[in-house]
Amino acid sequence: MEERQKAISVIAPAVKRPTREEAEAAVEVLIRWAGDNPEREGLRETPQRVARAYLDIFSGNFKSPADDLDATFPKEADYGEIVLISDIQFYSHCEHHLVPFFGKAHVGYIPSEKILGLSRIAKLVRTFAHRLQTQERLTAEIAEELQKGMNAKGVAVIMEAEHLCMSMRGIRQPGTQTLTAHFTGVFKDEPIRQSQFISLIRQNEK
Ligand SMILES: Nc1nc2c(ncn2[C@@H]2O[C@H](COP(=O)(O)OP(=O)(O)OP(=O)(O)O)[C@@H](O)[C@H]2O)c(=O)[nH]1
Ligand SMILES: [Zn+2]
Repeated sequence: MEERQKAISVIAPAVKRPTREEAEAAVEVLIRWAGDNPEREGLRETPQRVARAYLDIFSGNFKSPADDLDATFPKEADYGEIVLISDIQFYSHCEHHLVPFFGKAHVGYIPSEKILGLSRIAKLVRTFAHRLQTQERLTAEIAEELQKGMNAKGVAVIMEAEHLCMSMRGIRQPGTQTLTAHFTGVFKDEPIRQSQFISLIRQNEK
């Protein structure tokens, strides 16, 4: 099922969207560029499929990340420590080659006046991941949005991913992991907080 979405891109509202037919024609050109025949049986419906798949893969372009933070609750009594969601699987696409990079996100925050529905953190990761990205920007955007939306005391995000543009082409170095981190608030100001975050992730890995 095709995901319902707004017609206007959140990140590029001024850019005219092509029609679906134009998008399908572009896929057909790429098939020919790859040296194959778009008329052959197996490829005949591929342009339509790819145009449809793009609506899902890049659905984050049509979503406001702030909307993902819509389930909040008053903070429980004295809870003042970190809330960590580790091992959030994500799939994104590198903006240089339009091929996937994928891996795990570890997201922690220290609440101030309210706490966030846990699923909403994974939702936020998905919204930003389902855009053309660099891993660095993806990491920073998740952290900054969570910081802003929750007015958190601090946010810590670490992402580890394999980039297929490095594995299957170019340098052809499969299995490398790229690690990125972004810290705000107390995680930025107090190195001890960063260490706590990292040791909690390690503990979870055991
Ligand atoms: N910093 C950063 N670089 C990335 C990311 N994804 C891919 N790249 C790199 O972007 C660079 C693009 O380099 P270019 O020389 O413009 O393109 P290219 O000739 O295809 O380079 P190669 O990938 O090395 O074959 C490469 O070094 C990629 O590894 C990312 O998320 N962050
Ligand atoms: Zn790439």
